[in-house]
Amino acid sequence: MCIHSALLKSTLKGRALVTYLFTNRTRQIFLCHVKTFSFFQKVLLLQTFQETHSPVLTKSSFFTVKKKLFNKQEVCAKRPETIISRKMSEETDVESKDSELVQRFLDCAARGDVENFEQLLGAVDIDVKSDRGWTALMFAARNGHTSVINILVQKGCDVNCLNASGQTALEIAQFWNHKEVASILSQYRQQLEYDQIHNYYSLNPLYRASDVRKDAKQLESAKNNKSAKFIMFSKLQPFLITSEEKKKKFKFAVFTLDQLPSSIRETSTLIFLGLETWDPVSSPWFAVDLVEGDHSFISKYYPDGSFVAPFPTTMQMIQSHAGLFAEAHSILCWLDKYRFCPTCGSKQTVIEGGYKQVCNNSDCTSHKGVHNTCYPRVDPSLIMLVLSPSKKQCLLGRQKRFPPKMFSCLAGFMEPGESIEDTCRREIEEESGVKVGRVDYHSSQPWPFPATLMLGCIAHARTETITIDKDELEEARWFSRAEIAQMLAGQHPDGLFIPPSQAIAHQLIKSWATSNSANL
Ligand SMILES: NC(=O)C1=CN([C@@H]2O[C@H](COP(=O)(O)OP(=O)(O)OC[C@H]3O[C@@H](n4cnc5c(N)ncnc54)[C@H](O)[C@@H]3O)[C@@H](O)[C@H]2O)C=CC1
Ligand SMILES: [Mg+2]
Ligand SMILES: [Mg+2]
Ligand SMILES: [Mg+2]
Ligand SMILES: [Zn+2]
Repeated sequence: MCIHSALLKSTLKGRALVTYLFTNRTRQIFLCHVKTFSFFQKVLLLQTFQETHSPVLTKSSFFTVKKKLFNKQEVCAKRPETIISRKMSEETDVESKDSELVQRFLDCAARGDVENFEQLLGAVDIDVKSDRGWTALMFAARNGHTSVINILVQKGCDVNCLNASGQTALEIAQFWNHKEVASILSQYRQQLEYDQIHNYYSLNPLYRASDVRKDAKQLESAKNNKSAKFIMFSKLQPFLITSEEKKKKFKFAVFTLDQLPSSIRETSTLIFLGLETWDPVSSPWFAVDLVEGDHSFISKYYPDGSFVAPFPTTMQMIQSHAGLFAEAHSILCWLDKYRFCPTCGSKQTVIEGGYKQVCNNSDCTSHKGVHNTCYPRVDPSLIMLVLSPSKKQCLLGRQKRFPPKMFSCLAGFMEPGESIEDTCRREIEEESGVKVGRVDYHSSQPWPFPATLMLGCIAHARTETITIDKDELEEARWFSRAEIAQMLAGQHPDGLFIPPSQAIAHQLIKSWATSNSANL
């Protein structure tokens, strides 16, 4: 229900009321402890919400709205004291009405009373819980009411909620043998998993099958599997062709076993990328690190392809192949940079399809215990969209190496012994002087240049004053939501812009700019 229609609806009813407003996405109740609003007063309230870009008020921001309402009323020569009377007795009144509504809502779900249930849907939080932590979804699942279940999942209820005994609605349906409900809930959970944010470079279609690469025999037979697929690299550059389906995109030229000369298989390092399905006999994929020599077989099959500098060309690949590139390129960069044992400096041997290197010196201490030097590196780093204390602005900065006029999120590498939150707060303060409180995780992105893992967060600033670290940033400033909208649309008056959609920075900025600030 949008704010406008909620207000209008309550106005038409024309009675003393406690107005509840909802956002579509979070279903958070919000509210105003306000009685007897005239239409005029409601319009003022609506304007206030629009100004704050937030249809959801917390208790603390309620007082800000209250203040604004009083001010506006004064201008309009109304009696402010009649507008809001928020006495303790009223609050208790509101609370008891709330719990009565919740009780009716959960009862309707348990009884499968669709008609009354639908009427109450807008009036309470869809995921509201009983004393034992049961949601409407759980009650409906307990009694096998598929119609209530369908309504709830379509309205975006939380299917992963746990009750006080640690059960989900799906487990309850399975326990009571309501097969149809269980089937809807399990499909919906899969759908939700699929709907998670997948940033570019993160969609790798293969099953990594670590058991295959750890077993020398299985690995050897995978290399000789007739359905094996091979993609080519030379000096860390991928061999790409243009995609027939998506003309402006690139993809790997994929070679079959019979197209690959046996000499290449003997002399080159083959990185085992994974299997096409969980089935151990399904097609294995390999990245071939070509050594200097005769590569004429490549142009024989793909005369239009070429070896390309990875950045920025791989930003324009079909998504599934971008995932393959991320895996292969990070491993190849590691093998390229770690040719000698980091512990004793001896030569190393590549095993496990490129996923491990062992020192050739049998006396080396790296043979005892667990040594992370034997395995490929992944360097976690934080990238964060910092929101101003009012949540109306976000902080973006420019590194000197950025293209002119591009602004992006602040970012920084994690240091040993730090948590995600620690890194986030430290990097922001180091680079911009802004102090951060709460940190929320958003999504992640492998950044295979060479092996960074970007952990995307939304950071909530406690201060606004910016003092930039000139070594790291050229400029940093707060941007309003309106300015971000212009940048996203490529219509900023000064030509400022943000990174393209393939960068997680873009997704962080866009998710704030296009969502309700109250959800953040
Ligand atoms: N997608 C995007 O919009 C953006 C992505 N980034 C990426 O975020 C990552 C971290 O951001 P920065 O601001 O560069 O980090 P940063 O703020 O920590 O500063 C970079 C410095 O960190 C040090 N450092 C510590 N550990 C390092 C490691 N494992 N590898 C390389 N340098 C290390 C180096 O001295 C380097 O000069 C980089 O991979 C960068 O490419 C950065 C900004 C925007
Ligand atoms: Mg830094
Ligand atoms: Mg930085
Ligand atoms: Mg740093
Ligand atoms: Zn060694």
